[in-house]
Amino acid sequence: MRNTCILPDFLEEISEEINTEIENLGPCRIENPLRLPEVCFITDDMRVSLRVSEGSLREAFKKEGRIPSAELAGPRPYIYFDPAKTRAAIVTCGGLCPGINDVIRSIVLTLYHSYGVRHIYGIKYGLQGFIPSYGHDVVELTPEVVAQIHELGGTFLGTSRGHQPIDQIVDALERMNVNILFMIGGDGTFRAATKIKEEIAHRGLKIAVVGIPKTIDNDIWLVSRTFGFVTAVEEACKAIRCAHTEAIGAPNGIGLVKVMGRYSGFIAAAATLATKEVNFCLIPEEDFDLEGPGGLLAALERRLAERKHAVIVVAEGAGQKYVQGEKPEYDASGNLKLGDIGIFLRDRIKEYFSQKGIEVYVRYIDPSYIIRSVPAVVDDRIYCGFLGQYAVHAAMAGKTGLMISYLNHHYVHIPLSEAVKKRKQVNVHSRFWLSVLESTGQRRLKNEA
Ligand SMILES: Nc1ncnc2c1ncn2[C@@H]1O[C@H](COP(=O)(O)OP(=O)(O)OP(=O)(O)O)[C@@H](O)[C@H]1O
Ligand SMILES: O=P(O)(O)OC[C@H]1O[C@](O)(CO)[C@@H](O)[C@@H]1O
Ligand SMILES: [Mg+2]
Repeated sequence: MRNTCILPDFLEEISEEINTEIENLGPCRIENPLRLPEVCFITDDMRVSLRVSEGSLREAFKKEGRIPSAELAGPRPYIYFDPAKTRAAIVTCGGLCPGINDVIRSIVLTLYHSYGVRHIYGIKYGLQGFIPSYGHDVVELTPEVVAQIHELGGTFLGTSRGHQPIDQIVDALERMNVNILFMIGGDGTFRAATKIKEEIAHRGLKIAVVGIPKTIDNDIWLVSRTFGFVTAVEEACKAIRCAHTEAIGAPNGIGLVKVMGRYSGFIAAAATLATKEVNFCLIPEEDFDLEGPGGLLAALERRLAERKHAVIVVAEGAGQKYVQGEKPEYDASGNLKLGDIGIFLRDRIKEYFSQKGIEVYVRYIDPSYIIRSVPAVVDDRIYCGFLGQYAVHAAMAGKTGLMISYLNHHYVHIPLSEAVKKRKQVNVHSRFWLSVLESTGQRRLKNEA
């Protein structure tokens, strides 16, 4: 366990071996049209260490004979694509996330104004937009078209879930003469992107595929924090504050809030730290018992006896052992459909206290899509602007199969193939999670503990 504060850098020390080699479509021979002093350009030998602590750096050096590092993102002095002939496309996939429009806008403005690219296509409704049978139009993106989109939540281009034939996607790229594809999405999008990149290589085409990591769950491996996460936490905090108000407004009031977070409880944990009103925070990464002296219900009863009110925050992926159906069901993208832990807890809590003859007032709030459909807050807006700019710099330099990541306090290039190898989750032995436990006062909710 490291004794450092990891907010807002949610990625613990990386101990895995990571291939950080970025593929280039070819040598860069065109002078970058950005009029920058030489020192502002980045070269591929400028790298950021993947290890942060001295011990870990030493250990890596001993094991691998070098310090693992990633390419620094930023404008290269020479570029691969001729801006006058370049055609770029942007697609957004998966669930909504605050800030998607800011990223789209930033990509369009950087392509157009910084590089002079005049053909930018917006692909409608995720991967569906590439498939002719869906009949979705392609949108021409210009600075005028995207001028105000950052004021809106959601995605200006629309999104979708569900696999689409990779060969048809690449056919569409060929038909449109696209040279650069920007894919804004999460782990699923990056799996699709990796396959698209492979099909492009198989056909011998020179098309760059650049990913921008998007998910409110903040669960993308090798990214310290994803855009939209802070906004989602802000919104979750509003629901938690309301739950607290309701809880203190009645004797034995219980405010119960469910927030998104399929496999990673970062939103629940961060909102708990931010609001200071939460007594029990339940996340997918930490198993909990409900019944028995060490379980949630007994702990809740003790809390009510002491303080007459309680607030519980539960991430949607927590406690799935209580709510999973016999036969697993999946969404169109192959993501497991979760059982509803919020409703289950609400009903079981009511039943438990009613059986004991204790009157309680349970107020259940599920802010659901509200936390992800709002426009981005300031911090995310600034972040999204950088992500869009760095994505364009990487693509114009002919780099492919990478995502732009904010990692160890720098923007870097990470191969998509590495990013999809793992999911980032809350480390329950980290200072971050222990701080959540300290701030709620909850003990590990296990009978054997
Ligand atoms: N292994 C895969 N091969 C090809 N396409 C995939 C694969 N996994 C996911 N996709 C496609 O990528 C798109 C986005 O995937 P998904 O719906 O899982 O969202 P995501 O990118 O993970 O974002 P979110 O954070 O919202 O989950 C979907 O159209 C999905 O069908
Ligand atoms: O209902 P939808 O739009 O498929 O997405 C819901 C999921 O998307 C996310 O927002 C991001 O993966 C999860 O937190 C949530 O479970
Ligand atoms: Mg996903």
